[in-house]
Amino acid sequence: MSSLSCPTYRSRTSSSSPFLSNHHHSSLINVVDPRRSLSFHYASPQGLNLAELCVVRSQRRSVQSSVVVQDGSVATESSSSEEAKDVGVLTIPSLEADKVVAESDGGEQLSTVSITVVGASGDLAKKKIFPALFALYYEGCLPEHFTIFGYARSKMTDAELRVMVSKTLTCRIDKRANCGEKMEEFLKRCFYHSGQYDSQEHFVALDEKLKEHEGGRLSNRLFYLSIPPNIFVDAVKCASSSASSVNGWTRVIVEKPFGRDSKTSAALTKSLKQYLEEDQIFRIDHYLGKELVENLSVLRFSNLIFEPLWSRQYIRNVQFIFSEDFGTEGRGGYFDNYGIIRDIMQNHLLQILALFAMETPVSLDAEDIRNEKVKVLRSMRPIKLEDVVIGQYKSHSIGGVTYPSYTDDKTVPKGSLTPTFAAAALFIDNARWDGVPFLMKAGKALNTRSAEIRVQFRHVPGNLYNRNSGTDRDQTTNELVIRVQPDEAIYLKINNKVPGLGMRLDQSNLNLLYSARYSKEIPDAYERLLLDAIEGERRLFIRSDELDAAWALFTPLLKEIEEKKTTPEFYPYGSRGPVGAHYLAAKHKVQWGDLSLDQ
Ligand SMILES: NC(=O)C1=CN([C@@H]2O[C@H](COP(=O)(O)OP(=O)(O)OC[C@H]3O[C@@H](n4cnc5c(N)ncnc54)[C@H](OP(=O)(O)O)[C@@H]3O)[C@@H](O)[C@H]2O)C=CC1
Ligand SMILES: O=C1O[C@H](COP(=O)(O)O)[C@@H](O)[C@H](O)[C@H]1O
Repeated sequence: MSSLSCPTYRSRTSSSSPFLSNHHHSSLINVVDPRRSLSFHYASPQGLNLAELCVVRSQRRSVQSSVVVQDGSVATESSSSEEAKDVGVLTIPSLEADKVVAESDGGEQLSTVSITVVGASGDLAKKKIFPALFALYYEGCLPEHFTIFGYARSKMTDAELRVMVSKTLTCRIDKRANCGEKMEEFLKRCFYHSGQYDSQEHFVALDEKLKEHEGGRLSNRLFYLSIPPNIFVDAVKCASSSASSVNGWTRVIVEKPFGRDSKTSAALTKSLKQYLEEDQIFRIDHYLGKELVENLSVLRFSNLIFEPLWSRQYIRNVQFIFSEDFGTEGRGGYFDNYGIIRDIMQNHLLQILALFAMETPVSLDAEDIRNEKVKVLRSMRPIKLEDVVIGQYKSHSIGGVTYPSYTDDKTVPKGSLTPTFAAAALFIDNARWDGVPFLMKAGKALNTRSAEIRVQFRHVPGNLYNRNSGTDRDQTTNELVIRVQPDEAIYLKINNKVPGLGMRLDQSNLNLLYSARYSKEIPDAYERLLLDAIEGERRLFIRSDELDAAWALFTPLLKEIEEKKTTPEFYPYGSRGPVGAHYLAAKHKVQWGDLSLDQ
């Protein structure tokens, strides 16, 4: 294991950790002082690597139960946060605590995690899942005993899978030492099994192979469904009936799309729940795993200067903006059935909105946070078609290069009306946010690739400096920008005096640019989310009632757009999108922050 190995697992393998000490035999795992390790983290801000991420996540997890291994058998003991703080017990989420073996001392020898990537031959598996698993391995975040299986219909040997996977692995975290060696070690833990997604027999064969690798240890199994949605249920049925763990936990990560509307989403949930408990289902929204989205709550709830301002009293509007500078390119078949509202707004942007607008949760526990998010979603006003603008990109030539229109994509039906761009005004009808427009904008084939949250504050009443700062009040109001990607940053636009003898005002940025502040690269969202799923941390996954509330909000709108066959406004590939988006913003007395000259 790396010297920077994840404390969560390091606690299970080493007694040299500064934070942990293990009792022999009785094997209660003690955290010497959780608060000390937290302050250690903050005292050393240069690193944001996974190892440190793991320090914090193992400390912040709420305390619900402890696990004791006595003479090889497992027992769970409940403890409150306070008790745990006193005795310093390392904690494991309660829901599945009875299925987890504490891995102190020899405990690690007793358990193993098998990760099966279902749809291993596909785009997402190659692009994101295997590289994320490797990064976790490199950082020492995977348990000592783990096996990775690729599962798909394509015929492949273990060696061929390894070649396929090796082409996608990079040592993305700096130029790290021993990367080649680590890759070889990692690839040796990767295997492949070819099978149909609806064949019990093929999953039984997978189960046998998994057992061979688990070598009689207590087995925990994670299935990542990286397959098209029409085969989710078949695969879950087979995995749960023929390949789930008999003595450890079994969890399934489900990729979006979770249905196309309220009805299909509810049907999917119902089908999944025939084979799995809700706490075994990890619905992934990779935007929740992005560093700056995770930081949203920290920013708000740990800084006194923000929380008091976080309401209709001081905030004029909030904008959630997603843009990509490329079109559907190869994913048109999938995209045409969904469109940008389902692809980006109903999930990624709405999830960020819920995190942004929720009330303070009782604790950082998954259920407490998700309870607050659901409340926000359920307080939202149904979206009206007149508060929405849709667009579709058309062919455009820039510098002698001709870029295709959406319908030039061979996988897109001719004359498709599917929106590749949408802007919408949403409202939360609760005391905190009454009347504040929450604007969303998402588009493909635009002029830039970025994702950001913009908070525009109200004008200063009776502004003393009106005469010194020009007449455009919008130019002088404070704006907080959380740039999720690229070049992660948080900056606050403030007014200051231009130095000199005169009195002229200027707007400047107080800027936390991550690349300048932190030397380590930020982990990919999939790394964080995979690690959470392995650890049973559900905070960043979508609960079924959140999903229902999200669909309830968008389904009537989507139905109306489709029934009325609303024609999208065409915009040139590489442009800033349809002008209709400006009229929509203006209707709500808003200017898009990403379009201002000094953005
Ligand atoms: N790619 C991406 O960037 C993103 C993907 N997702 C979601 O992740 C999941 C996987 O995406 P992605 O990897 O792009 O998907 P792919 O289309 O690449 O499919 C993954 C694998 O599933 C199998 N498969 C494909 N079509 C069928 C079919 N009709 N019937 C049975 N098996 C099929 C293929 O494996 P084989 O033929 O070997 O069985 C394929 O390699 C999807 O749910 C997608 O919506 C979510 C966000 C982003
Ligand atoms: O879920 C999706 O997200 C990607 C954008 O993800 P990012 O992490 O690269 O910003 C988007 O391209 C895709 O259409 C959508 O399905």
